[in-house]
Parts: sequence; C-alpha cells; structure tokens
Amino acid sequence: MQLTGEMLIGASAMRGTDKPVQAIEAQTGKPMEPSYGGGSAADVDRACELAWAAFDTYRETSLEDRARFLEAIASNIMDLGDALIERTMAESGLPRGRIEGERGRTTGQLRLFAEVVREGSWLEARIDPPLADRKPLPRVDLRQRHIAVGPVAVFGASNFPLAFSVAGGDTASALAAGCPVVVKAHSAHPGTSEMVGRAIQAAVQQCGLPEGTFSLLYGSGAVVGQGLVANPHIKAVGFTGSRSGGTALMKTAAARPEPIPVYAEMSSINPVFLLPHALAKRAEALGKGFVGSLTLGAGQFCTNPGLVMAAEGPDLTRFLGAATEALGGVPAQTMLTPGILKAYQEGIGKLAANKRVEKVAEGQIASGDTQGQAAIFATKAEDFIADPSMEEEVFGAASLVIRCQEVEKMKEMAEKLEGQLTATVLMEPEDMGFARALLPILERRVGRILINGFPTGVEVSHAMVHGGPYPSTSDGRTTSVGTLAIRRFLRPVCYQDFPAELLPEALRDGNPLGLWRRIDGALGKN
Ligand SMILES: NC(=O)C1=CN([C@@H]2O[C@H](COP(=O)(O)OP(=O)(O)OC[C@H]3O[C@@H](n4cnc5c(N)ncnc54)[C@H](O)[C@@H]3O)[C@@H](O)[C@H]2O)C=CC1
Ligand SMILES: O=C(O)CCC(=O)C(=O)O
Repeated sequence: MQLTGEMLIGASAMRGTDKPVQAIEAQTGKPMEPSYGGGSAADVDRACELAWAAFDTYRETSLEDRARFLEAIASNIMDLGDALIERTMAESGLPRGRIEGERGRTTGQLRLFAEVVREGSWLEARIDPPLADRKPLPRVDLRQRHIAVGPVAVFGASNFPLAFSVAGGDTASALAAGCPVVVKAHSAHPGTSEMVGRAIQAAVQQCGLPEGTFSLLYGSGAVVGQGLVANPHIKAVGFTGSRSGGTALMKTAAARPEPIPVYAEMSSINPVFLLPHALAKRAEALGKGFVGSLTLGAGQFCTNPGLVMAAEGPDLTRFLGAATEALGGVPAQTMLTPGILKAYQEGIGKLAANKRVEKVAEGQIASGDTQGQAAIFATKAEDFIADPSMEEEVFGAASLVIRCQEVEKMKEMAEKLEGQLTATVLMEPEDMGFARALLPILERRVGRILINGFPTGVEVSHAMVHGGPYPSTSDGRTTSVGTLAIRRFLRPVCYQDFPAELLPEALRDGNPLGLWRRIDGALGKN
C-alpha cells in the first residue's frame, strides 16, 4: 500500500493542515516518509459529526452484520501482508516475531468480539412481565437491554502499535458495543496507523455501514486529543499511555457540560512478592525468569514487573545473583521513541542518584542513541516507604527490589502501594498461610493476581482483567483487554409498557434472536 499521509474522515482521505507528524525510524532515529498533516479543530468536529450521524444506524445493525464487520476488519488487516509488519517494525523498533504475534492478537480479538456480538449476552436482556393482579398495585411490563453509549474517542498506544492502537482492543470493544469510533493515531507510528485505518475504512464500505462509523486523525494532544474528548458528540474515551496524559483527559472529560467516562490505562509497577519457601527452593530459576519478564519488549509493557519484594537473607542474595548473571547477557534494546528513551534514562538516572538506592545489576551497554540498557536496583522497605518518588513507574526494563527485614513487612508494603494492574505471588505450598493473608490486600490493590507466573503477556479471553484501581487505570471497575471490555461502552435502557411493534427485537416475546434472557429474574433462552 502506498502511504499518503492523509487522515481518514468517514469515507474521505485528506491531508491535515495543522503541524505535521512524522514517524522516526526507531533503530536509526531518522525521520520516515511520508509526513502526516495534523488534524485541526475543524477536522475533529467533522469526524465527530459524522460519527454522531452514523450512531443510530450503526448501533442498530443486526448482530450478524456487526460481527461480519469486525471479521472484515480482521481479514483486511491480514491482507495488508508483510508490508504492515515491516512498517510497524520500522516505526516501533520491535522485532518481527513480536509484531507478527501482535497482529495475530489484534485480528484474534476482533474475531473474538465478533463471536461475542453474535452470542448476544452483552445485551443483558431482562423482562419483568406485568402483574396485573398484584395488590396493592399492579406491576407494569418492564424490559431492559443495553445499548451503545455513543461515539468513542480512542487514543492509540505507543507500545502496542497494533493490539492497543487503531484496530486494538478499545476500538474492537467499542465497535462491538455499537459505538462509532474516532481514533487519534499515536504519532510514533502514523504509517502503521494509516494502513490499519484504511483496512477499517474499507470494511465500513464493504459492509455498507455509514461512513462515520470510523475516522482516523493524526496530530497533537492539545488540538486533536483535547478536541476529541471535549467534543459533545463523543460519549466515552479509551486511552493507554502516561499518567499525565490520562489524568489530563479525565479532567477535560469531567469539566464538560456533559461529563463522560474516560477509560484510561496509565501506570503500573506490578509488584512481585517472593515468598520465603519459593525463594529457598528456586531462587536461581526465579531470578532468571524474572529477568526474562523484565526485559521483554525492552520493558515497554504496562505489565512490566517494576517492583520485587522479598525478605532480606541469603536466598534473596541467590535470587539477585542469578538475576544479575541473566541481565548481564541481555543486550540493550531499541526503544519505541526518543521521548520514551529519554524518560527511561531520566527514570533510571533518578534511581541511580538516590542515596537510598543501590544499583545491583545492569544489562549490556547501549550502542548508539536509540537503545535502553536494562537495570535492577535495590532499596530497603523503610527507605521505599519514606520516599514516594521510588514508586513512580520507570517505563522500560528497570526494576526495584525491596529488601524487607522480615516476611511480614511484605504485607505492610502491599497495603501502601498505589493501585496496580497486576500483582504476582511466587510461592510453594508451604507459603500458603502467608499467601492467604496477603490475598485480601492484593484484591483491594490490583486487577489481576498471578501465582507462580510473570505478569507480562496478557491473554485476550473472557475472564481476563487488564485494569485495576487508580492510578493503574481511571476506573478500576472494568478491563481494557478481553471480552468484558465491551461493558465500558454500553448502558442500560428500560422499556416500560411498550407495544410489541415498538420493542427492540432483543426484548420481544418469543425471543426472536434466541438470546439468553432473564425473565422475572430467571436466566433462560425463552
Ligand atoms: N502504562 C502504560 O501502559 C504506558 C505508559 N506509557 C508512559 O507514557 C510515556 C509517554 O509515552 P506515550 O505513549 O507517548 O504516552 P502519552 O500519554 O504521552 O501519549 C499518549 C497519547 O495521548 C496524547 N496525549 C498525551 N497527553 C495529552 C494531553 N494532555 N491532552 C490530550 N492528549 C494527550 C498523545 O498525543 C498521544 O496520542 C512513557 O514514557 C511511559 O512513561 C506509555 C505507554 C504505555
Ligand atoms: O502485557 C500485555 O500483553 C499488555 C500490556 C499493556 O497493556 C501495555 O503495555 O500497555
């Protein structure tokens, strides 16, 4: 596909007139063609107006038509072939295997949402039949289903140029719910965004959907990002990125005459708890496994294990020894953008300069100025508690090991942590008592608790929760990965005493869509 540098607004493609955005080849730091004209306030308005015009038609597409649309996007993405993989690799610096895997995850989640749409349980249809003879008052006929909230603004993430971007989880779940989507492309990968955006635009046309079902804009956070969130036609926001970006969008959304929800996934340091028997039994294997997770994708995962806790002692020394050896063999890796590399270097520089922190291990030295060198630091529990700056996310392959004076201290530390996406407990059966006591604390603090695994790598499935209390996300009641993500973009409507002809199909007598429905509280297919 010939990249044009054009925005996609409904069925049109046009060059933006605002300050252009240009990709930087991650490995070389050189600009890549073409440049992408930034969207203006008028472009934001046009895309949002089209999305609003599409809303009533798109949200009432049949389950089958909507599922086919999601599948058409997936197959159009596959049809982009190797050109998509190559452009994404160049823009992100991520290796082929990772990008091919991410494409599989992206198309897989679109197909999974197609299945979800067809199955229809997300409508949560409920019928309370009338009770004409009830005393003292009769009960009316009440029926409920969920409808789409309205057009959704999606911010592509820098670190997952496919799976959390233009056709990523936020877009897939919003489209599945029946919401038109306006995407703000991440400026780190505009070429990837154009390719995927054109795949979606083509699917809109192939499926005969209203043009405003999808638009794609490039440009600045100030004009396009803020403009989208403030636009009255936008009814919800999906975001993955920095805490400062996410909280800025939350403020804008809350200050609107009609406030809207922002589903922002922001920062997490994903604590790992090394329980004593696990450490005694397999310190070396755990040290090695931890380094594998820490350095995956140059550490540029929001699930990266940025904090490790263990009781001080010889077993922790063994763990650190193995981690040091493993990290010594890890080459420096290309990072996504010069800005992310700079933020990473500042983050590890701040830890290195902190008198209460020691550097215990390093990866191989970076060559050139696009790579990040991995690092492990350590500090004492008391020092960590006394210095809140140590809890800030360092986005990259860096982790801080907390030496606790005794095992019990880990519980106190867990209580003090901010909200997190994940917590990991590495344990043996003999650690069960401690794990049981730790669990309620972790449940209050995080969205996903793992036993004897590592947090990177999020399964896209029905039971997954990729979310957590603030500040890991802006709303800990939801997930941005997995099929439950559709709930973010739905709201219930109740239909009271409706004539049959006016009722939505999902709520009609005889269950024409064959849905699971709750009739007077009982779940069934009638
Ligand atoms: N925890 C996580 O999942 C991730 C965290 N990050 C963190 O974010 C840093 C910067 O990386 P980016 O991915 O570029 O994130 P970012 O938050 O700076 O940008 C993400 C998107 O939001 C927009 N944006 C940012 N601030 C905005 C504002 N005030 N108003 C309107 N729009 C705004 C940007 O234009 C971009 O499209 C990283 O160094 C890292 O610390 C980045 C990616 C994932
Ligand atoms: O680990 C994953 O697969 C997802 C991570 C993620 O959501 C992120 O880094 O933004």
